Order: sequence, then structure tokens, then C-alpha cells
Amino acid sequence: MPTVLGYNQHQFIGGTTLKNNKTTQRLLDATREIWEGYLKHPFVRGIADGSLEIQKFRFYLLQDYVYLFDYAKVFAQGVVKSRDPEVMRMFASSVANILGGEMNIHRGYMKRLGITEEDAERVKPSLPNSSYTAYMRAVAAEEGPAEIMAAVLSCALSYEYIAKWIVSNYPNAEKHEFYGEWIQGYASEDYAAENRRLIAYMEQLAEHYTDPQLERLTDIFVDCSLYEGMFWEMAWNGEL
Ligand SMILES: Cc1ncc(CN)c(N)n1
Repeated sequence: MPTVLGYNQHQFIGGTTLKNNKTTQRLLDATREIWEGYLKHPFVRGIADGSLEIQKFRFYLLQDYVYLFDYAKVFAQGVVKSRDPEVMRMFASSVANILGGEMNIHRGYMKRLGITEEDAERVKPSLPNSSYTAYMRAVAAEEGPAEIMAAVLSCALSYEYIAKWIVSNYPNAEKHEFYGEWIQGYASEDYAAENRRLIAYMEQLAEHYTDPQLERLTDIFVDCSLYEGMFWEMAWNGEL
């Protein structure tokens, strides 16, 4: 079993070094241990070695499908809260990327599993799921564009981190007949390019932030990273 000890969290994110992205680096430094926990999680390990029961993945997939609608709304609130048209466009295109890009991974699996979009849209979010999105939506309602970016970033970056870690530690994982598609999607250059864009805006939005303001961004990022861990746990236990 591959070890995660000594693993550098930064090396996989955005397919790039984070040397010049000091805010993002600070956020990642604060969550190193939480993120290492994802790599040890049985659900993630099950995707990596192909041993995860399809029923568990089915439950996760449907929860994640409804999660992404609310996640997209957090970006939409970023449009509402921004004054700079370029930042508005960035948040708006992320809404489109989630609804029309990332969710295609889910729709592909739904087809394979015989689940219609209408059925998926009716799924009741579990408590960890709705708590996570309620937290992000509260940040989005009450705070500004930089805080919104800090709230969405853990979700965006941690999947790239997980998928690329799987690819580099499980050489056959990408070719797995069922989980390969999920791994390829989140380890893809398209997904990394979108993350590089989010990182660049995180840096821009926080460029003149004071230390207390950066501390607030860190708190949000840490909270969302903890919610990510709860989501994996929820998926593993199949708990509503
Ligand atoms: C819960 C969760 N976290 C992250 C991702 C990747 N955007 C996701 N689809 N779902």
C-alpha cells in the first residue's frame, strides 16, 4: 500500500508549482494533515484499487450530483458580490463549467447505472452534504468574493490532489473499467486548467489582504476541508 508520509500536497495542484501563489500556499499549508487523511480514507482507497462496492459509489454519486447544484450556486453568488466585470465573468464561467462540465462525469455514470437525471435531481441530500453546502452558501451570502473563493477552493483542488495521487500511486487505476472515468476526469488537464484559473483569482482577490483577513480565508478553507472529509465518511457509511 503506498505511503502518504513525506507526500507533498502542493506538487499535484494545478499541475504547477505554487511558489508565487502565496495565499493558496498558505491555505494548503493549513490543511496538509486533513488532506493527507483523504488519501488514507477507505472510500478513496477503494476507488484507487478498484475494490469499492458499486452500491457505495452509486450513493456517493447521487449525493455529489445534488451537492454540485448548490456548489454552483456559491459561484453564482460570487457573480452577485463582484463589481469587477472580469471577476464576474470568472465566477459565471465556473457555474457553466460545473453544470456543463464536471457534472458530465456524473451523468456518464448515471447512464451506466440506469439512473435518470430526473431521479437524481430528486435525491435528498444527507445531513453532512446539506451542512457543507449551507456553510458555503452562508459564507457566500454574508461575505465577499475572496471569501467565496476560499470556500469553493477546497472542493476544487482536493479532487485534483486525490485523483493525481491515485494516478501516481496506482498505475492501473486510470484504466479501471468502472472507476477509471472518475479518476481520468479529476486528473485531467482540463480540470487542472480550471483550478489554475481559480488559484490565480484567489491570489488576485486577496492581493491586498491584511493578516486578519488572510486568517479568515484560512478558517473558511480549513472548515471546507473538514467538510470534504465528512463527505467521504458519509459516502463510505451510506448515511443520510
Ligand atoms: C463533495 C465534493 N467535493 C469536491 C468535488 C470536486 N469538485 C466534488 N465533486 N464533490
